[in-house]
Amino acid sequence: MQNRTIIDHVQPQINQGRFPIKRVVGERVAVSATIFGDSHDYLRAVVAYRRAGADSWEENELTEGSNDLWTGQFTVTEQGMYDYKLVGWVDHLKTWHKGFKKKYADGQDMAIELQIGANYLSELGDAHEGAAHKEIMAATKKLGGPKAKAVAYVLSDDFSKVLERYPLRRHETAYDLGLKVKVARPKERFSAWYELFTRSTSPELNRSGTFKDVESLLPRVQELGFDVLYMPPVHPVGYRNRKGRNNATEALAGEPGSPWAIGAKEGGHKSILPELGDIEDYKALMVKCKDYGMEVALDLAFQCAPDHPYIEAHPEWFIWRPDGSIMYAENPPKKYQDIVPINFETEDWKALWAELLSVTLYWCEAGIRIFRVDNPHTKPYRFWEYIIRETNEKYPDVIFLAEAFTRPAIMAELAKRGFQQSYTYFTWRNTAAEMREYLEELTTTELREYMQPNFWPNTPDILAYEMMGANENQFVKRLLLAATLSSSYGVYGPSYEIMENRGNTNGKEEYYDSEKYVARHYDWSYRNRITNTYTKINQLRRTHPALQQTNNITFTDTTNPNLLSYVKYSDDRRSMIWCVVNFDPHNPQDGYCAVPKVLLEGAHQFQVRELLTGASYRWNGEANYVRLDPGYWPAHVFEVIL
Ligand SMILES: O=P(O)(O)O[C@H]1O[C@H](CO)[C@@H](O[C@H]2O[C@H](CO)[C@@H](O)[C@H](O)[C@H]2O)[C@H](O)[C@H]1O
Repeated sequence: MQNRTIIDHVQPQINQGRFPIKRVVGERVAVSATIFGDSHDYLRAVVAYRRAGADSWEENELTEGSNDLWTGQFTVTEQGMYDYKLVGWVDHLKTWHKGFKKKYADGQDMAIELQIGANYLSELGDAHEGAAHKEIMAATKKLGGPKAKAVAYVLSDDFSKVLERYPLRRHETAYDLGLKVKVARPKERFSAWYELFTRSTSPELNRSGTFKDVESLLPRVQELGFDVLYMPPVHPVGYRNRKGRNNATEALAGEPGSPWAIGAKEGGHKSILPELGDIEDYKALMVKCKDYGMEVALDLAFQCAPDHPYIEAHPEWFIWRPDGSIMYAENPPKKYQDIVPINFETEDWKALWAELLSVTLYWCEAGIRIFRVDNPHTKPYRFWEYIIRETNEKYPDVIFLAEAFTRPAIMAELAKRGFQQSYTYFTWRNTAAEMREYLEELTTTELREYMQPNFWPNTPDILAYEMMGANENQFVKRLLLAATLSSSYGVYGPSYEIMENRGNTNGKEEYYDSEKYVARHYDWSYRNRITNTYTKINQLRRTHPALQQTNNITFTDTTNPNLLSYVKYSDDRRSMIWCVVNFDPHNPQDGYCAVPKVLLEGAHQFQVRELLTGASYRWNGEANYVRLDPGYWPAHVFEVIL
């Protein structure tokens, strides 16, 4: 083998290319590698990329930095799969050119050097056709002309440009592991979710809310600025072992049960709970949502109430105990007596997988393009890989959000296997230092390539200790943090905006009298500081590309540990948003925030415009003073104007 270039430590790649990295249309893939040769010869390298299956590759040259670190990038412009690889070689022509200049400076006779160069050039010319061939051959000819003229030409910028444009590529080394980028629609990266229970949307007391009632709330949700409407499962709820108020293991007559207890005589995962409406109403809601710039997310909970039709039709898909009873589900220490888990180790797994795939396809056919997946970490990874791959094959726009609050490795694996969005530990990062550390983990490690976070200050399952008894400032603060730190975020809205902060009496991080077991009656005309903040921050997110992505974020030091300072920026850096958040919800805090000099290109002065209040300030290039009164705004959201 005559190739003499080593390409190592190629980034990004996930498990040697076993899994694709993720991007959305229009984003950049920055690549890096350690590239070196076995001599002083001149190396060149490119990143080559193409739409998967395309015949030809496009290439962008890599740039050499210090210690043999080479970097480059390419932009993905279409949805679907891309391939990429790195290619490097010794460029003898450039090596010769470098030597030529040194020898000339040394006063050596250049006649033989001109001949060597002409030989390389004619080899190069043979490798090209058309205009390129003509241009190279013209250059070759000039090297054979009068010596003084030829030397001057070789030393000219024009000649250097020819060498840059047409590298002499011999004995290439390709780092080609079948690396892939899965490119999705922008929504995958940038979304604002609003969660509500359908049955709680009725304007009348003592009547279950319906899809039609939800429709009448769409102008409100639109005004609040959200673009994904997520409703917990909409399927028939089991009667057997139905849960009652406050997670009681027996429901009282008339209690609606937990919507996650799917399946009853009215049907299973492909049916609609009749109290909410029918499939046509659901489809109509999806269409109406579109008119309001929103999409409906369906809750995909692969588990069954004990009276789900699957149990009678496919007893082999479930786990039976020695006494003949069916095993109920758990996510220790939580007990879900009203549901039974599916046995993914069943002999009949192929039929089971096919049936469950038919569930996602059924809803896609009905119009769903976003699934929030309940408890994915209690099902096999391979199963999810199959479901997501097969669904995306037919419906490339479909997004799956993994609701897995579990150990980091498991959450990461689910994202690798294909989940496009993931719930995170945001809810439990309480101090400025903890938040910075967590964001740096998400955005500067390999996770940035495949795990797309979705930050939730609350969910119907989670009232974090931090939020128990929390004041209004704390609600505004967590909302602003979620909406500015992560490009995708969500709220269990109706509860958040009434600032529900009463914890369960069992000492767990749960709501007292949770809406999971009862229907509620909300005053949907309600507006307050929280709803105003939704509207404001969602509008800023829509107008500032810096907030439409998560990974481009730089934290800057502050002189006060209660203050968190971070700058977010778009790939082209034309949009730059600098946030400072006061983590103390009770007292004003002040301090200095350091300037991220590299990002601001060493500017000595620049302007920041406060987007929540409209105030403008002239800032210096070192560190700037801020004071945040949480009762006014617990955060600054500055637009940086350079
Ligand atoms: O286990 P997780 O914390 O990930 O929670 C998710 O899955 C739960 C099971 O589906 C779900 O729990 C709710 O539904 C259960 C089944 O009806 C019921 O027994 C639980 O009491 C109820 O909380 C949870 O909401 C979901 O987020």
